Amino acid sequence: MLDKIVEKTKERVSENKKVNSLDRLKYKILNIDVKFNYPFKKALSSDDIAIIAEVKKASPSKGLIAENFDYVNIAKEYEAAGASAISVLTEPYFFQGSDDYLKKIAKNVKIPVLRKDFVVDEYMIYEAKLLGASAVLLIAAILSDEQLEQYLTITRVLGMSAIVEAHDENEIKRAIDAGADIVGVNNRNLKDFSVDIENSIRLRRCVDEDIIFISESGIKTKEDIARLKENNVDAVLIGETLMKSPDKKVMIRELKNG
Ligand SMILES: O=C(O)c1ccccc1NCC(=O)[C@H](O)[C@H](O)COP(=O)(O)O
Repeated sequence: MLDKIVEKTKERVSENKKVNSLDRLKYKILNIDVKFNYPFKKALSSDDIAIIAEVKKASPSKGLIAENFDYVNIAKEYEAAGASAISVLTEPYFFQGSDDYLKKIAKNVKIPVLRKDFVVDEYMIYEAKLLGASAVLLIAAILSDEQLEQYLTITRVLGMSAIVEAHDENEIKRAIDAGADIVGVNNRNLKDFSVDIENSIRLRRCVDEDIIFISESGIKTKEDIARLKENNVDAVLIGETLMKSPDKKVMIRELKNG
C-alpha cells in the first residue's frame, strides 16, 4: 500500500512542479511572514496528553469515513472542544484529501495545523508552508537517512515542526539520529491494516522524555487514552473515532478525561 501511495505522490509532485517550480514556491515564501516559533511543538508540550484531531474523509483501510464532510466546521468543532492541533489529510487518491482543505482550515482556526501527507520531496514541505501548515509528517519508512535530516532542516528553517513517523525500533533510531524532536509511532500495520496501541507502548521506552512522543491510529476509547497516559505518551493522533462521532465536543471531552 505504501509503495502505491508513494508512486502516486511522486507523480502528483511532478505535476505540481509544472504549475509552480520549487524556486517559485521559495520566492512566494519570502513574501509571507515566516514565524520562527514552532507553534505545533508548543501546542503538544502541555502537562496533559494532547489531542491532534484529524480531518479525514476516507482511507485505504476503511473506505469512505465521512459522507457529510463539512471540513471547516469539523475543524472548528475540534478547536472548540479543546484539541491541541489539527491534522488535515491532503493526499487525494487514497484518502480523498485536498490541499484546499488544509488552506481553508488553517485560515479558520487558531490552533496549529499538520499537513498529513506522504512527503517524498522537499517541494511538499514548501507547499505545506504556503498552505498555512505549522507541521508536516515525515514517514521514516519512505525516506532515506539523508532525506530525513535534510527535510528536518528545511522545516526548522521555515519555522515549522515535523513528526517523524516510525513503526519499529530501527525506524525510531533513524528518526532520533536524524535529529527528530517529535516522534510518532503508528499503531496501524500497513501490511494487514490491523491496529494495536500496544505498539506505541512497547516503543515508548526507545524514546527519551525530552522528545515528544505521539501515538497514532486506532485510538477509540478513554481507556486507550488512559493506558497511553500511564505510559508517558505526550500526544495522540485520532482520525476515524472523531470523524465518526456525531458530537465531536462530547467525544473529545470524554477522551481527555480518560
Ligand atoms: O488510515 C489508513 O487506512 C492508512 C493506510 C495507509 C497509510 C496510512 C493510513 N493512515 C494514516 C494515518 O496515519 C491515520 O490517518 C492517523 O494516524 C489516524 O488514524 P485513525 O485514528 O485510526 O483514523
